Amino acid sequence: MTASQEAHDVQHLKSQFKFYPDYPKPGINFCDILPVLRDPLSFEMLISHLVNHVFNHTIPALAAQKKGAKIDYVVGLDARGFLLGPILAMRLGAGFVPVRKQGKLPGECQQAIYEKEYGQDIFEMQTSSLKPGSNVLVVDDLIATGGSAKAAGELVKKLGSTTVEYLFVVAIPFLKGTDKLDGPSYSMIDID
Ligand SMILES: O=P(O)(O)OC[C@H]1O[C@H](OP(=O)(O)OP(=O)(O)O)[C@H](O)[C@@H]1O
Ligand SMILES: Nc1ncnc2[nH]cnc12
Repeated sequence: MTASQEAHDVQHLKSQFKFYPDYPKPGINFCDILPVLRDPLSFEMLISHLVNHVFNHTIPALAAQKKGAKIDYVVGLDARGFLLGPILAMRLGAGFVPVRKQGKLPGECQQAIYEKEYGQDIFEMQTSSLKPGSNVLVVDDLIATGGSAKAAGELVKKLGSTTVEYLFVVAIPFLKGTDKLDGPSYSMIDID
């Protein structure tokens, strides 16, 4: 795909986002990506863009460090990361594993407490959900302050695996969320 086709796709997807000022709290300009999923061609465009990024950039960078290395799991964040993670995992030939908010997963879990743009929360992963030593992509719809993604990365580490890259559809750069992360990140679209 050429750079101008990519720019066209990004513009097309961005035009479908809807913004809700002062939701869920005053001062937050909530970015809703759900309209993209209502249109199958747009959703395909979104998923293909992320898959191409992983095949053209993430996996070659990983393979340069260790020959034959691959993505073992896509870890998706509760709740909108669940809309992207499984389909991305299937296209990459990887497993999907959810990070859930506290009290939703059965069996032994690991926990991470975190602050996000509009409050505090607790994330959990099932202790046995990742084979130790795995390569993981953490995926979410959006990174704001980075609290959620950082907590997910901490959980991956607690389970003995490595976050190879953090992937987002949208980033809000002025909140400097990626500064909190312990690894590289990629976002398709920046908003203010
Ligand atoms: O970078 P941060 O400041 O941590 O914010 C980003 C997180 O906030 C939103 O989720 P939210 O916590 O609203 O949960 P939801 O997907 O269940 O609505 C979004 O989907 C990210 O997960
Ligand atoms: N501005 C925002 N829009 C959508 N989800 C968010 N999560 C944190 N900040 C957000």
